[in-house]
Amino acid sequence: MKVFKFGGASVKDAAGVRNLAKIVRTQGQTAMVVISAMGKTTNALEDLVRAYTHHRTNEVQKHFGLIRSYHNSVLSELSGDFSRVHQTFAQLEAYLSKPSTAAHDDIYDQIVSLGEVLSTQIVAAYLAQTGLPTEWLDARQLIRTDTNFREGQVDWNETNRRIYQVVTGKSIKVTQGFIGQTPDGRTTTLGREGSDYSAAIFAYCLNAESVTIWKDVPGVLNADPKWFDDTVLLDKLTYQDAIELAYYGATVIHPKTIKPLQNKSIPLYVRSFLKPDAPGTVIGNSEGHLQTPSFIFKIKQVLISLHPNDFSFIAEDNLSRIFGRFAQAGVKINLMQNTAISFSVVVDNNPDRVPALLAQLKQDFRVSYNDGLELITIRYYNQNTIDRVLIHKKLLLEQKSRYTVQLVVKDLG
Ligand SMILES: Nc1ncnc2c1ncn2[C@@H]1O[C@H](COP(=O)(O)OP(=O)(O)O)[C@@H](O)[C@H]1O
Ligand SMILES: N[C@@H](CC(=O)OP(=O)(O)O)C(=O)O
Repeated sequence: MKVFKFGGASVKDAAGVRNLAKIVRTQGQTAMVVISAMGKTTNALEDLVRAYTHHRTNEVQKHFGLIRSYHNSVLSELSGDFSRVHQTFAQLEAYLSKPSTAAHDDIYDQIVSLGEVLSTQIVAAYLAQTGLPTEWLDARQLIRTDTNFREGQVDWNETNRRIYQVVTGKSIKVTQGFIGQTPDGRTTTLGREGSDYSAAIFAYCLNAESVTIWKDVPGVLNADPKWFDDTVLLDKLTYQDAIELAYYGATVIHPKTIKPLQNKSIPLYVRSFLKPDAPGTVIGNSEGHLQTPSFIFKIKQVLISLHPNDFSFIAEDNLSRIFGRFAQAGVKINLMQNTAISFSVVVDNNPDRVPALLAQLKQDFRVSYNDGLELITIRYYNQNTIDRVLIHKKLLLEQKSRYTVQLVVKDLG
């Protein structure tokens, strides 16, 4: 069986849904099709969660109305039996009409997960209407996670058992990316942009022949075309290179996607849903490493430097306290560096998490920070590539390993 994954951009409107159906009909008649929420629905659902948890009734109605009318406008251009979609909206409306005593992240997952439920209900109904034998599967019944809401950790044994039992037969299976369920039946999400990872989970458990993620780019490029003009398509990548690029922030693939596939030597294709006949990129067990330098840009970075108040060194006890604080605050470290008496980290400047973290750190350390920075990573760098990215930038911190250089810079405008 092949696994196909379609992201939000590919199903943002009725034309996208028709295009998906065409790709499945021509290339994936026995595929498991994993789909994300349509367009920017996950962001819209996050707005809805904010309004609901702040008890702003008018805003709840406004956001709910916008999400429903967006989906209805897609439906109005397609034919099919969309009764399930209407039921999902009715369930969401009922949930929103009552206050909840659950924790914030639990509420978040119950609401935000519905973006994927809706998109798959629409696509499955449409595919069935076009005459393709289609089965809608509920990923919440298949992917078992712990209770770490918003970043559910997969229970591989139980997930494997369920997928193996349920996913059988020759019909096209349509299911959701990004979502799972706790042992006591609460919905969880797997972390933003987690649908690529879902596709890898299904592929691993099904011993799939391949995974194809259909994107709005020709494949994996040596830089994000949103930032770079002269990008080059990387037609072949090793699992190791793909893991490294995704880990450092090449958002074209979710970093958790590669490892399960590598474990079973399942090839991962990254192809364009706009040009479905083009070969794109294949990630697998190929020989040798990349020859082309690759560039990864992260903006809105903050450099935090910590100095112990008690003149102690940055050693095991201080480090374990620091890492504990970061883990507790849910802030991921993009780069770290230490000297004897200071520890510096670079993180995404997330306004929901970083201020609370800084307040915590200030209890034990003198804290200084510098925001509005960029983190540039070059894999397979040379001096020319470094010089090229440093034009009009002030370099604040540099870290080199054999293949990778990371540069923390301030744009000089
Ligand atoms: N190295 C890269 N190669 C190709 N695309 C990249 C790369 N780095 C970042 N991107 C970005 O990834 C985007 C596709 O990923 P994403 O928007 O998350 O897709 P989806 O919503 O389908 O999961 C592209 O539009 C591109 O801007
Ligand atoms: N819809 C979720 C999961 C996801 O992976 O979406 P996409 O495939 O469109 O990046 C999100 O936006 O985070």
